[in-house]
Amino acid sequence: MLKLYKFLKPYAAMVIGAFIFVALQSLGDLYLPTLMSDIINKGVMKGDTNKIIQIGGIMLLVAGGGVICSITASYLSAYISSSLGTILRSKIFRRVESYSLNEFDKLGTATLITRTTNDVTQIQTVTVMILRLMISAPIMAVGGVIMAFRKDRPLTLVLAVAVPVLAGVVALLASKMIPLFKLVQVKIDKVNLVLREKLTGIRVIRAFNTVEREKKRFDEANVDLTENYIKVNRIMAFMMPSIMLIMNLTSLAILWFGGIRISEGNMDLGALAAFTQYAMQIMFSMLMLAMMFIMVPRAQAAAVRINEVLDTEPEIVDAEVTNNKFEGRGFVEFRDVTFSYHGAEEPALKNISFSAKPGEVTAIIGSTGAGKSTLVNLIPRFYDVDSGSILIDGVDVREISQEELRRKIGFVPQKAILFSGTIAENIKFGNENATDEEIRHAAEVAQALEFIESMDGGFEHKIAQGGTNVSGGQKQRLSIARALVRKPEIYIFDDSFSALDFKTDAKLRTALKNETKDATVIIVAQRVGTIMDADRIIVLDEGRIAGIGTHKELLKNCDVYREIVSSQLSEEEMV
Ligand SMILES: Nc1ncnc2c1ncn2[C@@H]1O[C@H](COP(=O)(O)OP(=O)(O)OP(=O)(O)O)[C@@H](O)[C@H]1O
Repeated sequence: MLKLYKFLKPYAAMVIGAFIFVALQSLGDLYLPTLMSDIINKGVMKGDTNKIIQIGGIMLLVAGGGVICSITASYLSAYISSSLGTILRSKIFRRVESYSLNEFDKLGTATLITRTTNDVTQIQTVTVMILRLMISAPIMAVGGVIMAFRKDRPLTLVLAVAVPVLAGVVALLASKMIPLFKLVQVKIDKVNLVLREKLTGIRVIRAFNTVEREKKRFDEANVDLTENYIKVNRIMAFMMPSIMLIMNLTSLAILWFGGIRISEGNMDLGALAAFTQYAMQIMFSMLMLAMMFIMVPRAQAAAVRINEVLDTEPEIVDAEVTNNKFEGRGFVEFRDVTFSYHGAEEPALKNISFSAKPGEVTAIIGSTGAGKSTLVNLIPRFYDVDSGSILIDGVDVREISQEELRRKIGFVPQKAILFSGTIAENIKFGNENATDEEIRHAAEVAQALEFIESMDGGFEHKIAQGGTNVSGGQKQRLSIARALVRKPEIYIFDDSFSALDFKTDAKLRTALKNETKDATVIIVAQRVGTIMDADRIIVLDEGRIAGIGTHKELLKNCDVYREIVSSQLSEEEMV
């Protein structure tokens, strides 16, 4: 957790300020019982009203000062902890943004969400607690003992018994609570995971009538979390009454033995009243310390999880010296590329070599799982190759800065993703400087203009979160428009025409031809019809290249291609 507190450096003055105000408030609180004792001894017992008013006035001033210190300290600690929360959330977000897909695969989205929200809140809560208690609890405990000792030494024997008993009970209960608290985060992760899957997969869940099964899965995670909380609360429920019992017994013992000492003439009434208050202050501050010791390990667990995110170095980073200034129009070349996913036994791609030239369409076809998406994901460096190299205009992609590399690419992913916002904003996502005219033109080429114009508000029509208010084909066309508006050197269409009907597919490809005539176009497709007239077709089979050539060439000399073609086209359509 200390590591995270390093981020508080800019707030050092505020932290010191908070500590000073808390210390002042604690000193004031320690002084109050003594003043009260003076009121009793010097005012009430002697019937001296002036003294009562005089000391009462001082008491009011001390208490008022304490209130001001307390409010200031509260404000400062809330400000510091909220700022820490903001810093942590933004640091996590930045780090996660720099992750390659490998790190996402490894950590998982659900836990990243819990870590950015719940775990940071834990740290925030405990920080307020630490700022308030780290200074005040020891001052109150130690100061309380000194003051009590000064009021009456023999009576402190009562505390010598009560304090260790209280410490023992709290330590015992804390030892049971800490492991349970540490588990909470992991269980919240599980609830988030199930919930996230449930919400994103709601259509499938309904369609397959698995609502009940999913309910059970969610209930299990939920009940598991609830049981954990109940266990913690059961201990808490036991804790408070036992502590109150010890505190009340201590008061009783103090009054009992104090009474005896007063009747023997060894103590005065004021000292007894002050002693009782000091005893309560000591015990209360110990209780606060105990709470801190219980809460800190929970926040510690959260801190470890946050540090794990912050310390995970992205596997894909820019080279120290990047080469961004090179001539060319986006000539893509794969040289003997082999790639495996983490933990996979077999490489997803083996010895892939081919080139995709500007002004040409290079298509990639193959059965499902052949490695088509993997192949195109390597070009923008979503993953890095294990061996071999990928070059753009003769420069290895690992030597180009990621920003520059991706600026050259218009990527249309297999699963079209839209963001909440207007249609225009979604298209502009590809190029924030795009004019209205360019947005419209991109939509027109992507065969999206017609449906956009028929929508309420046209380009200003709002897309719902996750793009749920547009059809699959419409989503695909909008993500194609998003890539077009970028006017990149390299277009990558990863199975981006699959949701389009044949007529729209054909119209789109004709319009695209004109638009992308100078660019390097790489199209991944399942449908032979989509790629038949490509300049070059690469046939992938189980991660290897089974053939490269034009449609006609491959029909002649590539069995795998012939098989794919004959499964989709009739004899006449083949040629
Ligand atoms: N993130 C990942 N982690 C581990 N293995 C993966 C991952 N993504 C894909 N794979 C595996 O890599 C292989 C190639 O997958 P890829 O998605 O490239 O196939 P594809 O040819 O695009 O298939 P499809 O046409 O069905 O989209 C498959 O065996 C798949 O299981």
